[in-house]
Amino acid sequence: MAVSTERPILRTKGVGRTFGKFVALNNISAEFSKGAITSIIGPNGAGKSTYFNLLSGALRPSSGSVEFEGRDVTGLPQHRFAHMGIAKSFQITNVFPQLSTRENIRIGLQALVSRYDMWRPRARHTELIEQADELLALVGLWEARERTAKTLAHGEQRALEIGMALASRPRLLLLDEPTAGMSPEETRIMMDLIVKLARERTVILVEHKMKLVLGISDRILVLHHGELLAEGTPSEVRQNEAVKRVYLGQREH
Ligand SMILES: Nc1ncnc2c1ncn2[C@@H]1O[C@H](COP(=O)(O)OP(=O)(O)OP(=O)(O)O)[C@@H](O)[C@H]1O
Repeated sequence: MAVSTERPILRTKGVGRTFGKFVALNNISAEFSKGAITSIIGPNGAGKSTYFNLLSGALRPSSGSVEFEGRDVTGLPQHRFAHMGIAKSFQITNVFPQLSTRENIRIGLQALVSRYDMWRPRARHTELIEQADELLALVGLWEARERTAKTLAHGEQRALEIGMALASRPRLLLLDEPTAGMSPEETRIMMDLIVKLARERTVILVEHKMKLVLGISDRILVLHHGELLAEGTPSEVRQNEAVKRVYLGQREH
């Protein structure tokens, strides 16, 4: 999907979050373009997860507001975010380990049907099966469809979680450290998947390894000590002196 110049799909205006007296996130204003891959990066403790949780509705901001498609969604309950077209993949997995990959995806779809479309006829069952198989292929798990989820490699499990998150056909997909704990090969496959998914939906991801996201992101936000340190295209961020200082000497990045 080409990056659009229309109004941003998501916007935060001066959002902040405190935990007791501790300021985890301070006054972050940012816009996320529709159709783009935007990465939120920063060293440990920078506030990435806190910001991510504000964007996904898992956490309420202490100040400021969040807008999705021009609508103020600040403080709405989590399930409303999902219903509006925002999905996130969880680091804490919601995969059923004893069931097959395919059954897991079907359950993800079924759960939505019973929640939102109970009035629809049972004939829709066939349609569901087709949708599940499309999702399996999309996330690269077609070959692994009959395997029980617990036998999947770590990278495949993460792909399955993303497949389940896609069941609700979100317009915005939020990914929290999608490559955490992955081998270099699994990481490459996940990065390719993210690029593929972004052709048809907006993707925002949190990552602490800067190098990983430079190649695939349209825009990058850099957080540090709860502040927005820098934002821009990958090359702007790479050349940013403040960013260089923060990442200097961190070998892995
Ligand atoms: N529920 C909480 N209660 C108290 N402090 C918190 C809570 N959640 C986060 N913090 C603090 O807020 C700061 C930012 O945390 P956050 O998890 O958002 O950072 P991060 O950039 O995601 O870090 P990492 O890369 O290590 O996951 C940290 O100092 C953290 O200890």
